[in-house]
Amino acid sequence: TVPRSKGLRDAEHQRASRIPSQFSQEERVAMKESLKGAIQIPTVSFNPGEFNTTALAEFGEYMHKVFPTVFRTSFIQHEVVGEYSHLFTVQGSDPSLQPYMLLAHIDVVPAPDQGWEVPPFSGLERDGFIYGRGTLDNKNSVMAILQALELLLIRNYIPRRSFFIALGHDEEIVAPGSISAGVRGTWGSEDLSPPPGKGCPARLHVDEGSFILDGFIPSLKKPFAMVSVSEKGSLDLMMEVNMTPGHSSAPPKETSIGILAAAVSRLEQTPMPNMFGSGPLKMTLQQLANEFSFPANVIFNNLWLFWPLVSRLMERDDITNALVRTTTAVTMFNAGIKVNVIPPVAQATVNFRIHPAQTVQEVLKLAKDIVVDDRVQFHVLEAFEPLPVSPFDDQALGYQLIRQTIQSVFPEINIVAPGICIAQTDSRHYTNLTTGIYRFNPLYLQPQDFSGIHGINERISVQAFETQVKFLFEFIQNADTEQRPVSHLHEL
Ligand SMILES: CCCCCCCC/C=C\CCCCCCCC(=O)N[C@@H](CCSC)C(=O)O
Ligand SMILES: [Zn+2]
Ligand SMILES: [Zn+2]
Repeated sequence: TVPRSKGLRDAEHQRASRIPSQFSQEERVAMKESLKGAIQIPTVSFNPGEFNTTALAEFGEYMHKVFPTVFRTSFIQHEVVGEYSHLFTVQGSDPSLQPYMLLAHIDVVPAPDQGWEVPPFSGLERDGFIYGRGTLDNKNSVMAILQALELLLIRNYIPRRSFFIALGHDEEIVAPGSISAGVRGTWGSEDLSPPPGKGCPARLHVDEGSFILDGFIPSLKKPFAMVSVSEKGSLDLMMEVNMTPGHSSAPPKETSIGILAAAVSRLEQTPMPNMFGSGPLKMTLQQLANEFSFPANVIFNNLWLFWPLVSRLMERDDITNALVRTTTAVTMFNAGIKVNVIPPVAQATVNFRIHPAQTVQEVLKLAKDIVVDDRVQFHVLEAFEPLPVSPFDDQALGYQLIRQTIQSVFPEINIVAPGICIAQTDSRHYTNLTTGIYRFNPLYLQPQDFSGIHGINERISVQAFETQVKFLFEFIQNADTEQRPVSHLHEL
């Protein structure tokens, strides 16, 4: 017989207090309409200090309207942080259990209309999909977290383990992270020892930053869940060339624009070194090895021999290339004042996403060695080192809770693997709060969907959003365990 593992709870306890994640048709319609309403509020953040404050304020009111039970429950404290971020403290019945945090962000990147099949802030539903900026990044999570909590509370749920919901309004800009600053402010200074009643520093975080990945690796036919246990670093580098302005009828051999354009071109044409094998990717692929068809399964089971081939193959695709190296993206170029004036200044901004095997300083030096032109000045606008790898062994509560919830909500997914987030998340502001930082959005993502994130036609299927609510509904209850989860049930 299958030994009855204590698992997260013994069966009796689970049956007595477990609330099934089944929603009425009315609740299902209401949750998708709530998401549409959230998308219609253009909470765009442009640059540091440049937000749509009217929309951010409107969103705060909107949350009160669509989640009334959350806001009137006595054991839930709501605080506005930094004017437009929101921190919910959900007080559990067992203060001995360390709390956890669920992170999401309200702000979205701008979305010019061109290229969109529907207006980017319409929230229109078409062919089973809800379209709009923020449907994947990251209003889906904001609404799914609060929706799951609302549905639990309506069903008289009382958590045992306290938890925090931190909804930031400035994730998409280079900022100190108002919500994390607010959390520090609420809980005390750098040591983050919270005042009485706030519970201990959080035990784990769950944020955006990975998905159930489907179709990202050729010859891997099955989708798999990748839980990002780290994230790449970033370096925003502004390069500048200054020259004496003058009449364009007698130009110098090179203008500031020409000098900078050549420097930028050298950077683009000289990729950073391929670091395959010196980050979490190799571990991800080893866990996936037996899911590949022949001969890929032989290759991935023998990376000691085939790693040069694999590292080259990974470079071919922009997304998998981002896993093996520090990426270089020239994202801004500003220069020139008038067609008949030699341009006094040219500026270009390069966004590097730093591989975990490199540091900010190493990338900066490599960039200077590639540009090799003293006329180009380097200005570091912002930099973050790659984040440490969070634990994902059998004893890592956060990772195992996510894994367990994936297995119950997505029974068709038989691989849950640790990985790295190629982008940045707000979780980088919380590294001194916990080592258990995990990034996972319980959604299927295909390469064409990824192009919608910060791109055009960002969309989420109605079904996927409903399943995301279900995941959080289950996760919050699973987190109530007082025991470490058993990550592997004994097979017959
Ligand atoms: C081995 C398997 C293949 C792995 C494929 C990975 C596919 C991509 C998966 C996840 C990417 C995460 C994207 C969502 C999160 C984006 C968050 C974001 O936009 N952050 C901003 C923060 C700006 S801070 C100034 C960012 O620009 O990174
Ligand atoms: Zn984003
Ligand atoms: Zn995001």
